[in-house]
Amino acid sequence: MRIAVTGKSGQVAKSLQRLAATDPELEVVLVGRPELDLLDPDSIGDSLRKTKPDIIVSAAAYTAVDQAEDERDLAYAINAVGAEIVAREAERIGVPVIHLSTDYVFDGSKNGFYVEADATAPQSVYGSTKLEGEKLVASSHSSPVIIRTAWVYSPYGKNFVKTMLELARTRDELNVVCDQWGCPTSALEIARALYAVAIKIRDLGAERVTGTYHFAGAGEASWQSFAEHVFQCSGREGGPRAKVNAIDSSQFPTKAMRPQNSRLDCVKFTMTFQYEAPDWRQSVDDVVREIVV
Ligand SMILES: NC(=O)C1=CN([C@@H]2O[C@H](COP(=O)(O)OP(=O)(O)OC[C@H]3O[C@@H](n4cnc5c(N)ncnc54)[C@H](OP(=O)(O)O)[C@@H]3O)[C@@H](O)[C@H]2O)C=CC1
Ligand SMILES: Cc1cn([C@H]2C[C@H](O)[C@@H](COP(=O)(O)OP(=O)(O)O[C@H]3O[C@@H](C)C(=O)[C@@H](O)[C@H]3O)O2)c(=O)[nH]c1=O
Ligand SMILES: [Mg+2]
Repeated sequence: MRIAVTGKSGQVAKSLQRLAATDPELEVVLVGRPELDLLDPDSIGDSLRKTKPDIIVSAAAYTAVDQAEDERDLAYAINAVGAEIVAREAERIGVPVIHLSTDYVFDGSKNGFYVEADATAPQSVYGSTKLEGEKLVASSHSSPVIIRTAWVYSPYGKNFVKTMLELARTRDELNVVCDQWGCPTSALEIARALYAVAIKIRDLGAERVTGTYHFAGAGEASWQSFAEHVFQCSGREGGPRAKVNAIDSSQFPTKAMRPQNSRLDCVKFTMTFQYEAPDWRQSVDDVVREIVV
């Protein structure tokens, strides 16, 4: 099976490429800039058609959450319009599309894990452009699969785990917010999950599984408990560690508002695709070990 993935250096793109290297049945082609630029509609159709994929994973996005507050138009052009064109081109060439979205589509006011049918109300520009992307993808493809994930980290790209380890190289103590709750998710797990979806689509047809799903690491964490676990593991492996001080988000002002609770209920995904992520701590251990050794 050949999967075309949008974006080249992205965490999910890199993780899918790595998965393909371990599986002779799976070929992953990363399609990104300059051949595919989400800001250049012509480049999208041309490059995807040339790749002749069995399935397209739409993973490229504008992901700088705070910066997006100052670059609304750019974020919208990439996350909404760019995503729409990828889905429309997939439809035109008759190929299924799996589109990635985010927990930041929710406002965080629910007392519990969010299910797919819960009302969305993004609090940030990033979240609202991703939500627009979901809607445009759903209206430009006949049977898209939209997967919301959360708090993604990996050995690749920029992410919270790498930021924490980097800061701990020069600081003994870090202040990290303890009043925002979510589900840390390894991009390596997302890659496995996407492959499970692709196989199900191949076997049953996309029409049978089209819809929106949540997929994330099992359990729940605050950014503070996430950071603490990162340092526990890093310390064990001889990597950098820091003392983590719990603070409220009011003590850590950021441009963008983040949900207080964006824990995702992943039961629908597990039931449909027979795949489930392990407890988030287990996946963090694997990634931290890889980063620090
Ligand atoms: N990171 C996270 O915590 C979360 C991410 N998601 C979603 O999951 C998906 C994958 O995220 P992740 O792998 O972390 O993303 P990254 O931030 O690691 O990578 C973003 C990718 O998007 C590409 N990209 C950005 N702008 C353009 C453009 N104009 N044209 C073409 N490609 C572009 C980048 O390209 P280039 O390689 O050229 O730099 C890069 O490959 C995204 O849809 C994101 O919204 C959902 C929840 C959490
Ligand atoms: C660096 C740092 C951050 N924080 C806080 C700020 C914020 O509330 C939280 C996380 O900050 P970050 O900027 O690393 O993470 P953020 O960019 O908000 O991560 C999000 O990215 C997008 C793409 C998504 O889709 C989301 O699921 C989510 O993963 O940690 C601290 O409290 N102390 C610190 O030293
Ligand atoms: Mg960030």
